Order: sequence, then structure tokens, then C-alpha cells
Amino acid sequence: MFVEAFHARHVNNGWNTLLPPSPFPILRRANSLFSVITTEAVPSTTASIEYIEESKLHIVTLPPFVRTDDQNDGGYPSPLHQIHIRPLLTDEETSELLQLARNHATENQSWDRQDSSRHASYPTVDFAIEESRLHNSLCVLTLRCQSEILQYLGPSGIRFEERVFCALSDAYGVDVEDMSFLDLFCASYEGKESDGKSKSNDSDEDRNTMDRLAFHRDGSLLSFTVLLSPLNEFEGGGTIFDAFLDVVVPYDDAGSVLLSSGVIQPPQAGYVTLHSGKLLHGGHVVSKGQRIVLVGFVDVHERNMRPGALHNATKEWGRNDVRAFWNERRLSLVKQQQRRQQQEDIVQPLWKLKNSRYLPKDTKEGHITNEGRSCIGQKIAIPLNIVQNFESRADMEKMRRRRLITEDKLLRGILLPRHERGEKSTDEDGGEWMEVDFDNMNGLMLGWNTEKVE
Ligand SMILES: O=C(O)CCC(=O)C(=O)O
Ligand SMILES: [Fe+2]
Repeated sequence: MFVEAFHARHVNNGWNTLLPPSPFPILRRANSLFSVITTEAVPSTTASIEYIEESKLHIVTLPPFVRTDDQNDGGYPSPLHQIHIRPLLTDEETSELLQLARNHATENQSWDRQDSSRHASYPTVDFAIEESRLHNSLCVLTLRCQSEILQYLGPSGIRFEERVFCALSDAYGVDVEDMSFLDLFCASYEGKESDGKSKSNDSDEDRNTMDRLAFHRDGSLLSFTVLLSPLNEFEGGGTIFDAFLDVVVPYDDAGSVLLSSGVIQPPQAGYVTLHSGKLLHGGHVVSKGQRIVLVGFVDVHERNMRPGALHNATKEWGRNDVRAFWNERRLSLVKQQQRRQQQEDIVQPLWKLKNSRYLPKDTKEGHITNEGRSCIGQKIAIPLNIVQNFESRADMEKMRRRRLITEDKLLRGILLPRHERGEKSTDEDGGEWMEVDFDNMNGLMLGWNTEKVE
């Protein structure tokens, strides 16, 4: 087992002061990371990567953002703090799937527009693997929808569901039988930068492709992304996580799956990135070429979770995310206003800074004084837009920190340890298909007019 640990960018900002550069071997360094959690300061900008050679598995652990001695939560790191990157498909399977996906997308023009019917808030340029969405099991779906891709993924093909659920089970300790698909789709990200061949003919003009996916949380507790495109076919890309944005990776070029930009980039096509869909994440911008991925949202049976914990967490995250959204919007409006004022040569109104903390410190005299806190001077009025800009930015950073603290805290309490989980109730049919006699369906499907069923 080989362990790397990454040091933070803001080593002197007070969060990391307990983590001086370590003279110890990297394995010991990672251990020290975790032991710091019970002490006073909590590093927020450090991540660790574990590599298990036999299975080519990389485990990237989110940095802790909160110190807690509360024994009621599951502690840090919980399985949900971990992102697993591992091989899932062989080279042949990956290129076969990529070809099938391309054929399907070309026939149906699936990658020429964003699909807001299926992903209302964060539409992706994709097509659903199971268009009918009648049942969670791919096995059953193969019978209903004989698309080539489905057949290839199904039990007579590469047994995709079984493989990805086993990988998720290893990573998060949830039984395979407790998982079901909420969604499985194939998405395409295309760089806006011309590669010389695309965007050249008329039909390309009408295409509404995407090159990134904004930060969001999925509807599922567990999610995954399988990279289908070879790495040399695009630039940029990868899955970006808010919690990694401040982490500095000293050796980006040494095959690290975590890049300095906060992005997880698998080492090659055919790898899957497994993560909790509740981590704030997005699709990192593809600057050139096309990145094709197979994305899945996986539901987890509630017996694996502390009652109410996911519901509360989702509510809390929702509140934080909406607040952040409005703040970002405010900042962009201020900038817009600023641009307009500049263009129209309007003399800007002067305003007093509400909170001088947001201005750079005055270090002219070698020490920081309250009076000299601002390089402009605390008493001097400065243009309103500049003030608003400073304040907005500061608010956003504060909000982000609060968001990361909540994310970390709530992630700890969602999954129950195995010994605390109840039995799976036996009267649930677990999503299995049953033989149904249409004449006797009235009792089963209240409110349905069976006459309409063909
Ligand atoms: O493209 C990725 O790696 C992430 C995709 C994603 O988060 C989503 O489709 O919900
Ligand atoms: Fe997502």
C-alpha cells in the first residue's frame, strides 16, 4: 500500500498551522493527518490519497473541515468522505461501449442539445441508457428495451450493473441488494476551442453542446462516472469537487488522480470515479476535444442510513447552496453594473466601507495597525461598486467555508455502521417483477384504469 498526502495552498492561514511540512515518510505523514483531527485546529485544505497496487485503486479522502468529538456521528473520515477511482472496464469493453454510445448519439442527435427534461436544474448533453425508466434493474430493462447498449451492458454482455454495484459496495459498505439505479446516462462534454474539424459546417452551428457542468449535488447518495474517451482525445475535464479546490498537489505530472484545480482525473479510460452524489461537485471544463462519460445515480436502501439524517442534510445543503447562488449572482450584477458605468462614463457614487476587514492590510510600517488596515484608509470613502465587490467576495468565501463545514459534518452521520442496520423488511418485493394477471390488477394499482393497459 502506498500513501501520498498533499499539503495545502494556504499553509499559514491558521487552519493548517498544525501541519508543518513533514520530514517523515509519506505513509507516516498521512497517519498524522488523521490524528490532527482530535486536536485544536482543523486543516481544511489537505487531502490524502491512498493507492492499492493490486487493484489499482486510488482512494482520495476529503479534508476535514470541522473538529468534533461528538460520538453520535460516524466520525471522520466516513466512507462518504472518500472518492474511489479504479479500473472498471477493460480496454476492449471501453472502446466497444464508446463506439455504441457514439452510434446511438449520432442516430438520435443526443449530444447536440442539453436535456432539461431529465435533469431540470443541471441539464447535461446526454442520453439515458434506460429511456423507459420503468424499472430499476437493467436485467429487466434488457427485455423491454433491446437497444444495443443495454444488451451490451446487461447480463448477456459485460454485466455492468453487477460490476459497478460491487465496486460501490466495496467502497461504501452498502450491500449490492440495497442499491438500485435512479439514473444511468451517457454524457458528452465538448471543448469550445476549435480543434480544426468541428464547428466548421452549418449543422454544427445549431448544436447546443456543453463544455462543463456547474457545481451541484446529485439526487442520489451514491454516484459514479465512467470515463469512456481516451485521455488523449480531450483537454481538461474530470470531476471537480468543491472540497478539493484549495488543495495543492505538488506533483500533478506524476500520475496523481487529484489535480491542483480540485479535479479528479482518472489515469485512463475505463476507470470509474465513485463518490457520494451529495458532495458538491461538477464536470470540469473541457477546453478541447470531446469527453464522453457514463454517469450513474444510485439509490441506497434506507436501512443503511440513520433515520432522517439524509433528509436533514439535504435540506441544510440546499439552504447553503441557494445562499451561495444568490451571492454569486449579486457579485455578477455588481460587476455588470460596474462595466456599464465604465462604458457610459458615469461618475460612481462614493460609499463608506461597512467592514474594513475585507480590505488588504497595511504593512507599510512593518506591522498591522487597525487604523492602517486599509491601503485606502478606513475613513476615506471609496466607490460603491468596489466596496460591494470586496464585501461580496468576502461573503462568498465565508459561505463556502460554512458550506464545506456542513458538508463534512453531515456526511459523517448519514451511513449507519453495519451492526446498527436493521434487517431488510421481507414484505418488500425489492423491485422484482411479479406475474400479474391484468384481470386482477385493480387491487394492485389503485386509481389506474386497467382498460387502458395493453
Ligand atoms: O462529468 C462528471 O465527471 C460529473 C458528472 C456529474 O456530476 C453529473 O452528471 O451529475
Ligand atoms: Fe453530478
